[in-house]
Formats: sequence, structure tokens, C-alpha cells
Amino acid sequence: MGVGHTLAPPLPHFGVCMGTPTPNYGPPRRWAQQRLCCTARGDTIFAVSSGHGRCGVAVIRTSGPGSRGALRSLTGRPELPPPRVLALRRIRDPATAEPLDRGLVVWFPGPQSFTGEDCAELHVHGGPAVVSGVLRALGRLPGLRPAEPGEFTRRAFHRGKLDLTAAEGLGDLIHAETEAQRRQALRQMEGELGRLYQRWSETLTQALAHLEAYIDFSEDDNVEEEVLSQVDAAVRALEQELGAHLQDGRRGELLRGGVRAVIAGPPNVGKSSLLNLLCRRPAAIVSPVAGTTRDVVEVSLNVTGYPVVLSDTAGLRNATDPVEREGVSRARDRLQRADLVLAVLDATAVPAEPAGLGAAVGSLVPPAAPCILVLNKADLLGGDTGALRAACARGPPVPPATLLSCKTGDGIDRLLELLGQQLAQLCGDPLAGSPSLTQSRHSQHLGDCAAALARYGRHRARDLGLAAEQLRLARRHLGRITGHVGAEDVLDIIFRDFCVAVLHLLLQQPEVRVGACVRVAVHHEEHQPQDDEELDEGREEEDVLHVEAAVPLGHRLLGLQAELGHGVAALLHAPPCSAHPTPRQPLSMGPRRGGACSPGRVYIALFNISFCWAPSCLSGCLGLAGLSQRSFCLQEGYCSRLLTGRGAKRSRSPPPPPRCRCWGSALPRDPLPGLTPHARKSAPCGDGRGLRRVLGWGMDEGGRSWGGDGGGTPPHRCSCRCRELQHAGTDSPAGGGKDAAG
Ligand SMILES: Nc1nc2c(ncn2[C@@H]2O[C@H](COP(=O)(O)OP(=O)(O)OP(=O)(O)O)[C@@H](O)[C@H]2O)c(=O)[nH]1
Ligand SMILES: [K+]
Ligand SMILES: [Mg+2]
Repeated sequence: MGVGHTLAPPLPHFGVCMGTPTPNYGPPRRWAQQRLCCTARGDTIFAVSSGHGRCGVAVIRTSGPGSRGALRSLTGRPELPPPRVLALRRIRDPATAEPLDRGLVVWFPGPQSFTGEDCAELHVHGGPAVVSGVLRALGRLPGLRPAEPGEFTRRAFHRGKLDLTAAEGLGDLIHAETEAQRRQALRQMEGELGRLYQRWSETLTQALAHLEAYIDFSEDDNVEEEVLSQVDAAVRALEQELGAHLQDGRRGELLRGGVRAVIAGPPNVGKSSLLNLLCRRPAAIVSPVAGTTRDVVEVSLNVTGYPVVLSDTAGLRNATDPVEREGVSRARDRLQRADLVLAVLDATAVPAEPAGLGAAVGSLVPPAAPCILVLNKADLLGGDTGALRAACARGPPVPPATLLSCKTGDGIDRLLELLGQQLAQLCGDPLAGSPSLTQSRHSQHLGDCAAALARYGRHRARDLGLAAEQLRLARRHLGRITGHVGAEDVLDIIFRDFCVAVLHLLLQQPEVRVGACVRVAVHHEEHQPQDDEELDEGREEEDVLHVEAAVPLGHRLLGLQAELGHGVAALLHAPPCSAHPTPRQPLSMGPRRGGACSPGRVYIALFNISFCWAPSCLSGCLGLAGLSQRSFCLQEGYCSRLLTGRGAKRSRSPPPPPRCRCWGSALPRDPLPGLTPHARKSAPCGDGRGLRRVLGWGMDEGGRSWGGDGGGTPPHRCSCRCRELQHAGTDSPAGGGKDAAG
């Protein structure tokens, strides 16, 4: 157990354990902060969406709360066109009333817009003077500013219109140059890749839920042994699927970035001539002097719909000239990194039998590199090509091969055919099978996810707790790909900061009178130990925040606000609560989808909190924060995960209390020592029976609330170091928490 901290000044504490930084996207906190500023800034952005340069029609788009006013100002009319319907309008500069153009305008009220915000589009004539006139007019309107690069998409992401993979797909679609790239990008933009990862994430969530339910409740006989074998089977199946997805030979990445094809061979065989022939322009210098090419010459090509980055390199030989030596070294370097090699040999100087040809290629090309053999200068062979053609058609050890003459162009069709076949093999059909991995960022997180699943297998037999931790890690890595940080990273934040945030939230509620000494222990779950030993130790380590909650606490917590992540920020920016349901009413956060808990929801159980609060506020806030299915127990003296959402338990009876982590001995006997009689009386417990009642509540799978009916005695503080929570006079959770709705 760690040493307790008081809250002032606790900020450095919040800087640790923020999860593994990801190379491309930074640690989760950064996301959290970006999110925060994005939502905090209510400004309206505008930009030309149709690209720059002279064109027939240019589309200028705005997004943000000022879109409505901007459209009114520029059209000079108080009424807006009907939503999502094109309307012809005269567009004028509001400052001078000078007409700028006559064009089409569209009004997209949020949330049914690309960004989810109010958006407007102006389709004006694409001349530079018109476009700059409209942009200037927009820029002069109060609250409007030019968009930063990618800001429309970023807003769409923040508003949940796109996940990260879809946003990446959109970027790829905009930059797609070949058909295959377009197909792949469109698939990704439409969310296929994101859905695949989301499905895996849900599988993991479910497995984790079952496992945790087993850990927490198996003693009560409510969770059967077979749950464990189901979890194992699910994890194994996922591991296999993930492995296959990772073993796709970088197809998606190749297609996205272009296949790196390298032309290599001895000097003067016609490598540069081949490059020029393929790109149909004199990109590289051709000369009869051996050793002409030194630098790598690169061209981008579209070969039968596949993107290729083709490189011409220096002829491979033991050069004496230092410049040529450097050229040869660069050529070898490119060869090592090539996705595909076009090995060029002089047809007049090669053995006309397969073994000799194979050996000649082998001396040039790294083993296992996909390769096409080009026997150039076939025009010099005369009519005698039979033996060579036969050798080319032989197959291994000869790679796919063809005779070619760069001089006459003979054989180019066959070369293109071979090239198309190789590219199709490398990139695959972007429409077939499961969507491909398109970014190294994805492979990296998936690799981490697979590693965590493998560790699950290792821990499973020895310690279920450690095994569950690996599932949690695996899910977190998946969440980072789609940017659903809410699913896990926010939970991490919540694990650390939840209690603090709740306190703050409570302090902001007019009904809340906090005078009690509340101690909050935050149980860290962020360990990512590499080996078993470390893991075992890490598990025991817990960090405790002691929050001496009194009125000044509010101020201290305000100081913390900036340091907290998105989830907490959302809590802090909770909408004011207008109606508090009594604990008997189903909570707004409760399971909605066919009685099952839905992903993206948090299930919270609060027991015996020493102050009162309104569940609807909190649940609404957590919904805002986009938190996922996880239950927490905020208990007097400690905060502990209670049970996970979906399938946590077929709720025949209310879940039992969580395992005690024994913070209790330091707690005061009276949980509400500082509370004024007025506060006790006015606390909104539904039926006014006061704060001492148990406020434990939660939802079972059928959407019924349990606990919190106020009928029982609160569970006593735990004064022992045992694993059980003590209840005064009852053994049911939350102090006699009968199924309140049932
Ligand atoms: N007859 C004939 N000559 C060719 C053909 N292809 C290239 N050549 C000639 O061969 C010579 C060398 O061509 P390059 O394309 O410079 O050869 P390279 O392999 O790039 O040479 P280095 O860059 O020096 O290694 C030039 O004189 C070309 O005109 C061909 O198909 N037939
Ligand atoms: K040459
Ligand atoms: Mg050359």
C-alpha cells in the first residue's frame, strides 16, 4: 500500500501512471486536453473545402455555433433555407452590402452535419477574387476564424462522428491516387476497420466482465466454473483472429503508402531505360557509359490501380570511384528495404538454363524478396530466344521472368502483367476479406494487444487477477487505435481521479453540504509490468489519496481541475441537475439495450457515501464522458471496482459487496461528523430520510436498480484487515439493498 497523500499540493501525483505513451498520438492525457480545449472553445471555423486554385465552383464551409448567423449575414436574409436543401442566394459582404457572387447555400443544423455542429456551405464561383472576398467577409464576422488544417475532421472526431480509424480513412481517401487506394480508404472511412476493432474490444470487455464476476462472486455460487472456460475460449479465438490480421504482410500499409519497387542489376544492363519506359518520360539519364546512375531516382506510378514507388539505382559492382561506391551502397540499402525487386540482366550475357539464371538472380536480390526478372536487350538476341524463353517459363529457382527490349518496347505488356500479379499478391484485394491494417500505428497497438493476450494465457492458471489485468491492457491497446480513449484511458483517469471528481461535482451541487471527513483511496490499475515478478509486486501497490473534505476542499479541487483528464472534465462540466430521481427510479444511465448493459456506459455503485448527491447528475455526466461499462464502488474509505457491466452477473440477487481493501481503520466512526442538521435533513435522498441511509445503488441486467432503497443499515466502515466488508445487521449489499425496483 502506498503512502497517503493529502491533496495540497497533489498535482505531481497526477503526472505519473498516465499509461504508455503512444508514439503517434502522445499519452492519453494529451487527447484529453485536446478534447477539453476543443469543446471549451465555442468558436466557429471556416475554410475553402474544395481545394485551392481557379475552379468552376468553390465550396466554403463553416462549422460552429456562428454558422447560422454567418449564413444570414452573407445572404442578407433573416430566414435560413430548409436544412440540407440547396438554395440559390445572392451573397454579399455584410460590412459593405456589396454583392460578392450568386451561388448555392446549404444549411446543416447540428448534430446532423459532418462535424456534428451547425454547419453551412457556400457554393460560389471558384475565381480567386470571389473566394477571397467571401473568406474576408466571413473573417470579419464576430466569433468566426479560419480553420486550422484538419480542424473540421477533428471536430467530427470530438463529436463522435468519426473514430480515429475513420478519420484516418477520410484523410487517405482525400489523398488516394489509385483505385485500389480509394477502395481501401473508403472502406476504412466507412468505419469497417473501426468496427472490427470495436467488436474485438467488446469481446474483451465481455470476457473481462465474466472473469471479474467470477473473481468477485464465485464464492457466492452465483457464477459457475464454466464461465472461466468460456472466457478462455473467447480469448483464444480473439488471439487467433488478431494474429491472422497482423500477418497480412502489410497489405494495407503497402496499398496506402505505395509498394516500394526497386530496379537493380549490374551496370549498363538498361535499368534506367526500364524506369523511363515504365514512367514514359526521361526521368533518369541513360548512356552507354557503365556507372551512369549514382543517386537513387524515384518515380510514383499507378500500375493497374496499385500505387508503386519505383526506384532506379546504381549498377551493382565493386566500384573504385568513391562517388560510384556511394551510389552502389545506396542501391544495396534500397534493395534491402524493397517490397518488390525488378532484377534486370542483359539477355545477351546470361546462361540460357534455369539453374544459371536462378544463381544470377540470387547473387543480386536478397533472399525471400518478391522479385521479377527482366532480361533486357532482347532485340540483340536475334531470332534465337527459344532456350531463354523456356528458362523464363520454368519457375523456381527462376522468379517470374520475361524478355524485354527497352529499345523497341517488345515484352512490356508481359512485364506489366507480371507486375500486376505481384502487386495484387502484395496488396491483396482491398474489398475482399476483413479490412486491412493501413498504418504502422495500428500494427503497433495490435502487437501490444496480442502480447497482452499471450500474457493472459500465462497468468490464467496462477492468478485470475493478473490475468484480468492483461485483458484490460489488451482492450486499452485496441481503444487507442480507434481513439475510443473513453473506453479505457478515461477509465484509467477515473480510477485515479474519480473520487476526487465526484467530490468536486458534489461540491458544485447546491444540495450538497459536505462537512464530513471523507477519505478516498484510489486503487491504481495502471501497472504494465513486463515480467511476472514485477507484476506480482505491482499488484500490491496502491496509491491512496486522502481527501480531507471540508469547504476549502472545493478550492483545492478547483486547482486540480486543469490536471484532470477529459472524463473528469466532463464531470466537472456537468449540466445542472433539475430532477433527482429517487434511488428507486431507474437511473438514466441504466441498461437500455434490450435489458443488457450497453457499452459506453458506466455502471456505478455507491455505497454509504458520507454525503448526498443526485444520481441523475452523475450518471448524465458519465454518459457525457463516454465512459464504458465498468462499475465502481465508491465506498467510505475506499474506491474499488465493483463489477463490470455486461454480463457481470445474472442478477438473481443483488451483487454482494466488493472485496474490502481495508482502508477503513483510519476512518471516523461517524461518517458525517461535520454535517449540519439542516444538511442531513435536506439531503435529497428521495424520501428525506437523511444522509445516514445507504445510497448504494446500481443496475442489474434487467435494468432494475438494486440497493439504495434506504431500507437497510449502511455497511459499517471496515475496521479490520479482512477481505470482507462488514455490515451492520445484514449480509446483503449496501446495507440490506433489496432489489429496489423488483
Ligand atoms: N539494344 C538495346 N540497348 C539498350 C536497351 N536498353 C538499354 N540499352 C542501352 O544500354 C545502355 C545503358 O542503358 P542504361 O539505361 O543507362 O543502363 P543502366 O543499367 O541504367 O546503366 P548504369 O546506370 O550505368 O548502371 C544505353 O546505351 C542504352 O541505350 C535495349 O533494350 N536494347
Ligand atoms: K549506363
Ligand atoms: Mg542507370
